[in-house]
Amino acid sequence: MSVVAIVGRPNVGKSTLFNRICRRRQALVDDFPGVTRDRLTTSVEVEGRRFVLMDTGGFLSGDPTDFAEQTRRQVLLALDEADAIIFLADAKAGLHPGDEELVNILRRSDKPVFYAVNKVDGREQEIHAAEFFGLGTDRLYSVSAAHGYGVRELLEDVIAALPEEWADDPQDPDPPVRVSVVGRPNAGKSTLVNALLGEQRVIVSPVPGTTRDAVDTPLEWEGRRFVLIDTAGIRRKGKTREKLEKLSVIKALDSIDRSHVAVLMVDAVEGVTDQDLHIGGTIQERGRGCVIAVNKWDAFEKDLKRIRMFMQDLRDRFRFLPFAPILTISALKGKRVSRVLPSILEVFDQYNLRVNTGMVNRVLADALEKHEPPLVSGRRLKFYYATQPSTRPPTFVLFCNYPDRVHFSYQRFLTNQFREAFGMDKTPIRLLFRERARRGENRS
Ligand SMILES: Nc1nc2c(ncn2[C@@H]2O[C@H](COP(=O)(O)OP(=O)(O)OP(=O)(O)O)[C@@H](O)[C@H]2O)c(=O)[nH]1
Ligand SMILES: Nc1nc2c(ncn2[C@@H]2O[C@H](COP(=O)(O)OP(=O)(O)OP(=O)(O)O)[C@@H](O)[C@H]2O)c(=O)[nH]1
Repeated sequence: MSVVAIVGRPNVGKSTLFNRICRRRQALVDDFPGVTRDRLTTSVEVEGRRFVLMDTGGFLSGDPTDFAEQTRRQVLLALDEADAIIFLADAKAGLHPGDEELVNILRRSDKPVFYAVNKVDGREQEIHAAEFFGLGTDRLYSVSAAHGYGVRELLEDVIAALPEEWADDPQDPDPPVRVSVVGRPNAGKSTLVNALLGEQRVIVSPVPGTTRDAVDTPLEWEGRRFVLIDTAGIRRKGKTREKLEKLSVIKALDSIDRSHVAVLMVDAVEGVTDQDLHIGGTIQERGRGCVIAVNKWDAFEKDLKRIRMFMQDLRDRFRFLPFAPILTISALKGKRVSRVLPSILEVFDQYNLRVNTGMVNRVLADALEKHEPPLVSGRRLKFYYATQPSTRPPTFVLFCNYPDRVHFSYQRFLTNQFREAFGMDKTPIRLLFRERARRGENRS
């Protein structure tokens, strides 16, 4: 997901603009538990485009003579993290030497920057705004964040400058395997990505010129095509040392969304944390394939009893991802890194499976026979037939008389039967229950 940052001197109206953009739009990502507060970031949708909006203001503290330096740091940070930048100045206050300094920094960047003068909501301000032409920027937007004037026009241009969004072609029978590598800070994501790219038989394709592709890395292994999602984001170690924790969480969620298979990296030394479970929960929720890579295995004390306990605990805590293969690796030492791609492929091939309707119904009939559906309010739950309308992940529709009342445990039973019969033990699958179509209606 692209990031748009609003920068500018204190009091120019950054928060007001931020709120105006968020106000009418539904904020999609709220606070995550366990994530420290950093710059105000929120995911918004404007004109059908989803992006992360970042307000760099409101963090100045202490000595006002420090403001200039603090603002400068925020701008550098924004340049690091954002895909597009809105620079805001204040027409009421007029042109300030601080504005010029920031503009000079922004000019040196190759990211799209939109220069806007805020508080243009009176004749006097209009005249004031003219001063800003002295900054020599190509285009200057006049806006009033408080009243909304000019904001739409500004946003339209910002959105047009954002990198292309990715979408999987549902018709492509043989798409490259899209892989995200996610996990807590310091779990070893960039070490693993570097190790994978350095693998002898991995061919890293030359990166085509588009912005989006420069962020992801296409590669080939054993004649199969992969794309590592957001490799640039993983490998880039922020020039500015501060970490935008919330932003990295939003980005991780976005990478999961864009992938078929997520490699969830867990730090063996630290053990499983709530944040790991939170990320794992998202993978499950979004119906993505998953490989759990327990990293830093070299530093884990090799005591059989401890290993057994660790593994049991891991399985137990990730019990909502029963289909995820677990690998113990050392990204640093290269131990078992060569197992990662094959494991991803195994998951992906199952993730992609299609079963014909005859087979689905035979397996359903067997399951019903093995374990009769329970009664619902004294009446028999009846299943009529089933189909698999889609895949990635394999999704089955089961027609029955009480679709809303299929007990969770029976759903789980059917899920397990399907997994076993169709060889789908390593992929998430979805079962949807629908009322039987009436005669004459389209059954699919
Ligand atoms: N007249 C007018 N005032 C505005 C406009 N936008 C913001 N303001 C006012 O400007 C002041 C500062 O606005 P903020 O949004 O807090 O500014 P900021 O840039 O986020 O400030 P920091 O958090 O200190 O960096 C507030 O009093 C706003 O009401 C506008 O379009 N017109
Ligand atoms: N002992 C050991 N250390 C490792 C291993 N993999 C990574 N590390 C170390 O763990 C630290 C973090 O590794 P990174 O690859 O930067 O982790 P990351 O997940 O990309 O970190 P963030 O950028 O903070 O999200 C580094 O000091 C690595 O050298 C491993 O397999 N074993």
